[in-house]
Amino acid sequence: MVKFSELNISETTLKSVKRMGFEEATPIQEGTIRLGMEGKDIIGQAQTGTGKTTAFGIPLIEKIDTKDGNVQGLVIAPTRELAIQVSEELYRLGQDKNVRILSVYGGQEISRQIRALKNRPQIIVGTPGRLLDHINRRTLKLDNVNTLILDEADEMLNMGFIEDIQTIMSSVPDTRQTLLFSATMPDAIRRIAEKFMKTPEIVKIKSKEMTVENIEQFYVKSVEREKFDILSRLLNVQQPELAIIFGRTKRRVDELAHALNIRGYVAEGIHGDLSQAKRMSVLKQFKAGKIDILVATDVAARGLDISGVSHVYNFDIPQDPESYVHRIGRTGRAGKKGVAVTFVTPREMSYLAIVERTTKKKMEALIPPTADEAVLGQKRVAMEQLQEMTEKNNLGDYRVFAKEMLEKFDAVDLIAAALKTMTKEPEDVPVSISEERPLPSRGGGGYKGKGGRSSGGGGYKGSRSTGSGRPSSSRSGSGAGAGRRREGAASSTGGRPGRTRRHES
Ligand SMILES: Nc1ncnc2c1ncn2[C@@H]1O[C@H](COP(=O)(O)OP(=O)(O)OP(=O)(O)O)[C@@H](O)[C@H]1O
Ligand SMILES: [Mg+2]
Repeated sequence: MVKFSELNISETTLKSVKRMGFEEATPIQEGTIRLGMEGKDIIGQAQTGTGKTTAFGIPLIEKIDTKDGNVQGLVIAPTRELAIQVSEELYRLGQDKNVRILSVYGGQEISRQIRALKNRPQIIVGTPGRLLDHINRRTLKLDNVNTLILDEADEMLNMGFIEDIQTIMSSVPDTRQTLLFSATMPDAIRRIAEKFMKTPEIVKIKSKEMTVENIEQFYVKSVEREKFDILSRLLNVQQPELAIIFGRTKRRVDELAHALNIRGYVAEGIHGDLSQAKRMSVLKQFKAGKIDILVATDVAARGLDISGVSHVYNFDIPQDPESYVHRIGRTGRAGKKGVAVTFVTPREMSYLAIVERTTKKKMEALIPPTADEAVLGQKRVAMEQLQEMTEKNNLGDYRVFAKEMLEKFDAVDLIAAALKTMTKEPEDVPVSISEERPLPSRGGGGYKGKGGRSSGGGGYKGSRSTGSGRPSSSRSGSGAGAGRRREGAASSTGGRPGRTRRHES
């Protein structure tokens, strides 16, 4: 790995990079920063969470002429949340150089954006629809743009934004440099992309698998109507720090979030039908750990970088392998460990094979915990909480009450009662979730596997952990690993167990 200081980056930008805490460049950064600064067009493909934003961000920031008040860089991103996230990272990269950055996206008052555009931003990060709107209103002038970046290019082209993107691109001078990035790059998309670019250099970080190796991948075979109970048991046993649960449809997301709340989890849904203000506030609370579980549709979570996401659950197996890669890539970022669990109904098993063929990675079968095991998990958590509280030893006058009670009751009975009060047995609470139709059955594949073909290193290296999920091979032993804490996840919460909080009911 090379250090950023060896990449010919200006002192000013280097200072910002250092402030962000980055020392060594990731492989995609090493591969694209130099080329990007030489002015080359680039198609960049690397696994999720390996720093693609900074990979295009540094060449972009380096190229901005701060004496020029025109828009010089344009970044197009598929969702509002991603546009905001990317603009924040660019802001940090350009902080010492004082680069002015503005994000524009739908759902935000356009008049406010028009006013902000008058402050002469040098980089605009926007979603296709809103960018077009500004171009048509002539409130955004792109005549001086010399760098165009497409983040999550495949998603935008998939979403049917091709025409919009073409229109936006034709508003940018032909002499521009074009950079295009994504974790997955299906061939069809790459061909379209190349049409827009000038003899692009393809920088693909070679790796054996399409997914980073620090994500442990499991699948659970389950009939539709049992999925939710299994999910809640898994949550109790695996104790995620933060979790994202993916559902196939917006209705599904709403129902899941609702059902999780009924069962006592702190969960919120996020999808395209929610107002921008609501989406932002949900994400903000999730980032701050005020919400433990985010339930999302595919699109809503594209590219999102939220530290602390220890588990991803695919409540419905995604229809195509690319979306699987992007979904589970919300965990295991920047070298951290993660766990991904995918539910598959018996009729959808062929999709599992398709995903595995594309990612070149086998998922391990996870035998779902039984209801008893899940409760056992909760009991262990309660025990750990009591223990921790005792060790902290700041119990003050609680000890007076304790002494009083000990005079009347047996010590074992008292502790047992305390544990019972703290343990919740979720399956007592019934929930209803509409049946989702399984994906159409397909005979032995037919999906044209794409990408991720070559072998070698790349991405972050992270050692494999075992024991956070529950592979079938380790059925026996310590109560099925119930309530055990993941080393990685627990450390950043100060070892607080039971991170998956529940409402006090
Ligand atoms: N050189 C680096 N050293 C340490 N951390 C880094 C480095 N570069 C980026 N990161 C961090 O890694 C995380 C993931 O980066 P980023 O969001 O750019 O990933 P990505 O490759 O775009 O992923 P995705 O495919 O999901 O969009 C971020 O939190 C970022 O701050
Ligand atoms: Mg990204």
